[in-house]
Amino acid sequence: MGSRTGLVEELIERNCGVAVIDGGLATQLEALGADINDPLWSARCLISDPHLIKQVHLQYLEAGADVLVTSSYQATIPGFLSKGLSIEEGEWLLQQSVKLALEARDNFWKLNADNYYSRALVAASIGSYGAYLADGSEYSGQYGPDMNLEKLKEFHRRRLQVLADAGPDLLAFETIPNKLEAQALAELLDEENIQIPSWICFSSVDGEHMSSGEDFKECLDILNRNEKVDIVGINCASPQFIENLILKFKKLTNKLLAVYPNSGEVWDGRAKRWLQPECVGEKSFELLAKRWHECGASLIGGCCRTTPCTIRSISKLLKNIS
Ligand SMILES: C[S+](C)CC[C@H](N)C(=O)O
Ligand SMILES: N[C@@H](CCS)C(=O)O
Ligand SMILES: [Zn+2]
Repeated sequence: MGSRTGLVEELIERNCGVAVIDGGLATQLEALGADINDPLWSARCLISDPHLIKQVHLQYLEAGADVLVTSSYQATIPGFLSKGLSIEEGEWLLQQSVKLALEARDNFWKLNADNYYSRALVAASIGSYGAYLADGSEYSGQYGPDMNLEKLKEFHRRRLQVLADAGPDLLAFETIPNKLEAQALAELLDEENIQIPSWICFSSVDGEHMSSGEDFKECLDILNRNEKVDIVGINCASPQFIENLILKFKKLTNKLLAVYPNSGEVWDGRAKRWLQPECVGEKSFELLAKRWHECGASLIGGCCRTTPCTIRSISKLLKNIS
């Protein structure tokens, strides 16, 4: 081993072939009373309620998560500037997102370094450009006719540098909806010579294609040529889509696969609320997660509207804990 992904592979090996990612961070912040109805969404809590962020991380660790995803999904320097903060303050908040997760991990591990738990890894979340737009376009990939590769790279560059320098174990690009943004991220990892292992996870709204409607094949062909993208997968899509997408990805790439779907509810970007009908219960999420592991996913967790309960039940089942 000793490779870029050594830490992740060790974690997976030690845990019956799977690392459990945490569940919805924003969801749990709301459950603890945070108001995230804001263009910064959960990143608002970096300003107003950092203690709640740490509390949520601790709840997911206690539930058995092996990977914590930080609170930086919708934290961007332009987003903070539009709140009247300075560039320095914005960069400090980005660093804080990593620090809060590292502190939670270290505090928890000091008290719980036993056979039941593993020392968790911290993945710095980097949401898509669509997340920053705060209009739900991380589920459409429609960034308008003026968008291009260079603009996307410039949007992501500084945040990536700041987060990478803050010392996370992993970088987690989340809810990427189109091929252009995936290519921009892969090129940026090279240009910035990032040494931290990374995953790029995609949204999908039909269970077959990228959210933009593009094929995964061309996108994964690009990522397969890039050694700085270690893990690919799907997040914040319906759990009902995941098995099919894992089987598809298995044919298109040899990279490790991460899947952490949402509860099956659908985000209404205009009304800023979740629409209910397809919600999957804890029990069926857990049974589906077992299938995802059998089909070849190595990192499995939950995204929006999943909770510590979801993570507790999949962690027990996937790691054969009675
Ligand atoms: C993963 S979505 C539910 C995050 C929120 C979205 N970017 C918005 O601000 O509307
Ligand atoms: N990491 C984010 C995902 C948004 S799709 C969260 O859990 O809130
Ligand atoms: Zn989500």
